[in-house]
Amino acid sequence: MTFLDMLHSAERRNGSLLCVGLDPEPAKFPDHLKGDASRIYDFCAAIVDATADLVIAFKPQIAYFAAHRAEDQLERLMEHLRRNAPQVPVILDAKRGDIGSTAEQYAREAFERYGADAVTLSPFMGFDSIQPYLKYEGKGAFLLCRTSNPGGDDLQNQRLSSVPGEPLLYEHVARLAQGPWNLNGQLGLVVGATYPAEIERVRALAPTVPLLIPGVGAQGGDAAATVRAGWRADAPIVVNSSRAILYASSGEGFAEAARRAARKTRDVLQAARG
Ligand SMILES: O=C(O)c1cc(=O)[nH]c(=O)n1[C@@H]1O[C@H](COP(=O)(O)O)[C@@H](O)[C@H]1O
Repeated sequence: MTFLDMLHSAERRNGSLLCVGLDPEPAKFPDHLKGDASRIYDFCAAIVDATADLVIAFKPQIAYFAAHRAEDQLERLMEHLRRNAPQVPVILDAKRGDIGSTAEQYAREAFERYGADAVTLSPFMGFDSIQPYLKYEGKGAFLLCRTSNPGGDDLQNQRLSSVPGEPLLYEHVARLAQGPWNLNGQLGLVVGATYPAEIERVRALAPTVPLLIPGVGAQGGDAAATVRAGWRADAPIVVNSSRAILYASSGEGFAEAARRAARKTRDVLQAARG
């Protein structure tokens, strides 16, 4: 089953466009786990178990594990996901981007070491930095396009006067991902929920690729506007929320609170599909 098939199937099975982002920060853990980096796996596994029937995908962010020397816990978490939520695709958020030979190692890390179904990548270094990931049949790769942060403007909103039609840089990335770079239908795009007008623009330029849309919840993106701008029946959108779900409560019932927060967001997203 390809990554795209998995997304479609999880969307149908769970009636959901919500992706729960796994960004474990021990300083924000509930009181009984607070500050204990050895409990990263336990914390994330509890969140996974509480929300697996409510999501289209999970997205572990690798920095939150690596910063605490917890890559072994990420490996265990990936095994846990495969065992307990095999129907839910996992996007490893690594935002890699490097020359081909190094990209081969990053691809191996994402798909062989961690067994991810998809990965996030920076397209800044060009197609040869993306190609090594596309050699993994059926795996997905989301290219940063119009990111959710204010600084995204610095480069992504610059006009490319050398390209016919003078698109903005993010528009050019969207066209490449829809067309010439998307050799085997493995590419998707990352667009911030904080910029619904740009989601709509990206959708117009890239009508069939899946969109990963972070920025609802803690970053204040409008969940309903996001769906109205990006959702198409035949091209999945994956709307990520991390902190607003992970840290919904600091008590022992954190996992149940995360479930309630996830359900609420999922329902808002579903209702906006119209
Ligand atoms: O690629 C991403 O996932 C990403 C792209 C982007 O434009 N903005 C963005 O916030 N992210 C990630 O999405 C998550 C957002 O987390 P919350 O703001 O806590 O919901 C983090 O893991 C970010 O690294």
